[in-house]
Amino acid sequence: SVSWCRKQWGNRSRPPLPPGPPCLPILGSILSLGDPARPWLSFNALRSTYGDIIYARLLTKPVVVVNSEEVAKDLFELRSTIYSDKPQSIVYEAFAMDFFMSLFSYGDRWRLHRRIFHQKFHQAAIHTYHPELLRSAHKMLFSVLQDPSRYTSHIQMFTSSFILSIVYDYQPKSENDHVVRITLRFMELAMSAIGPGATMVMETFPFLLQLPVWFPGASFKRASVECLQAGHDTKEVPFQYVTDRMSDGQMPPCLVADTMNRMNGFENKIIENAIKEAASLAFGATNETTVGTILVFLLAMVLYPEVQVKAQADIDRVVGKDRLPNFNDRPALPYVEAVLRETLRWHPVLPMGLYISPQFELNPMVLSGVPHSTTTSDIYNGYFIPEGVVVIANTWAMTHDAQKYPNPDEFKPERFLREDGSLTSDTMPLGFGFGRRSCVGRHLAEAALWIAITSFLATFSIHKALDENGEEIPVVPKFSTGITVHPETFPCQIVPRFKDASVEWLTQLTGLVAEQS
Ligand code: HEM
Repeated sequence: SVSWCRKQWGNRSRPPLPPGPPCLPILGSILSLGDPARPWLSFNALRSTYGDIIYARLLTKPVVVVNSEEVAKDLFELRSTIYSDKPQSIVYEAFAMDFFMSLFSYGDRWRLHRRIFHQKFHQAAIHTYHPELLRSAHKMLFSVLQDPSRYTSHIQMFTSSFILSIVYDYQPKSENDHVVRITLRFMELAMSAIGPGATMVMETFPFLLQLPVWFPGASFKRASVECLQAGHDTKEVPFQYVTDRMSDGQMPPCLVADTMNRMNGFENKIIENAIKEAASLAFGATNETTVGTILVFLLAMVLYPEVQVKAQADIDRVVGKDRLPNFNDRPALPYVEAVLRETLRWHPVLPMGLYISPQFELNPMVLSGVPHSTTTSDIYNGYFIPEGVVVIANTWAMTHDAQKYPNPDEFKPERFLREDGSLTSDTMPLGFGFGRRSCVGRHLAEAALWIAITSFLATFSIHKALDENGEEIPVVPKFSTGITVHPETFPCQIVPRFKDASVEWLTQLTGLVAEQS
């Protein structure tokens, strides 16, 4: 049985498949995976036995897992014409996810969407968003000051605020804002649609999606109809907000209006549609990843108070206490930069982009968009890589490579600093993927994360919460399982660093007025 799943590619004239764990007829290699809900840890552990490139079968899906940066670069970058495709699933269309560019096949539609993103989010364009990022970060400070216990919602609002503004020139007023609600609702529906087991059932029995909605047991179909409606609203409502203003002769400063003008989107339905879809994905791609990373940062600050103190001392030295940090301070704050890089390394929010539920129900396809697939077969280092096989970069294995990052489980920003305190050349790109499909929002994400964490550190400290006897409540980190992986809410106290911190004080420093929550 060990060789069962290898037979399907078996052919004596071909080189062997990459090595991998034993493989059974139905479960594939899952029994070798330890904790199947965290396959990045399992494949990292298998690295010492099988090496940097592993072949396995997850239930019905053959996968090739890449455990090292070197192999990832060889395949995704140097052989990008073969390794830039994405696996497809019938579930995408049924649940309105067929407009997610991260899931597109490698072809013309992807190229058009990628161009739309790239024009607005390449590195040199990011400074145009600094004012908006700063404003959104300042609004977050007001909210945290007024109601620190709801920090996750405030981070969520920070993210919604800057991305909706950049993409649609739309400013959500509160968490109950209808555009925010529509979008979050769609994402929730889409995520539950692909929850444990569901994807596999639908892929195995596609007729379930053909049943009429009233048919008993047609719950997938009903979920699909609801999700399609939500997906439609997510694309149309904010887009309409921009085009209405444009037909009134205005020119809102945002991605949609700009790109419509530049690409003559009004005259070409294909382009108009691509702009609408790209705009909508921008929110989805920003939201969970950025929120999750800021939560990782907060967790690190609670667990490593000495790092927090050091970063704050750096900010106080450069910025002083009479103003808040802004982007001009960034080059003068290497330690904070190192904290950001270490946050991305320590717990990447997309450690592998693969999720298998503890019941061994597989969500094979991988809606994170991280897994790639091959367009043709290939031979690498003497191994046969089949056509159409899913190829997954195990980011976790790379960011926890003890050779490159000694004691990788420890949060230690110093690993990004030279002895003289200057930054090393390692900018921590690993969490953003490789090659042509790598994250097109990386520079925006880094700017947003930087201003969020710097503003937070300048204004607040985060500590362990105290129990009724004044003893610290220990924080035992727990992480979500799912498409993105982030810390679950933990007990903490967030306190202003300065005694005179008040809404008036923030108003004075930011020029903003607190909004009613
Ligand atoms: C901390 C924040 C973020 C992280 C960790 C992250 C990570 C990733 C990763 C791992 C991929 C897949 C790479 C691959 O397939 O090899 C990806 C793709 C993508 N990301 Fe991000 N991302 C972040 C923020 C953003 C933001 C802010 C945007 C939008 C402005 C964005 C837009 C995209 C898009 C459109 C793709 C698909 C690219 C393609 O298929 O060509 N991401 N991201």
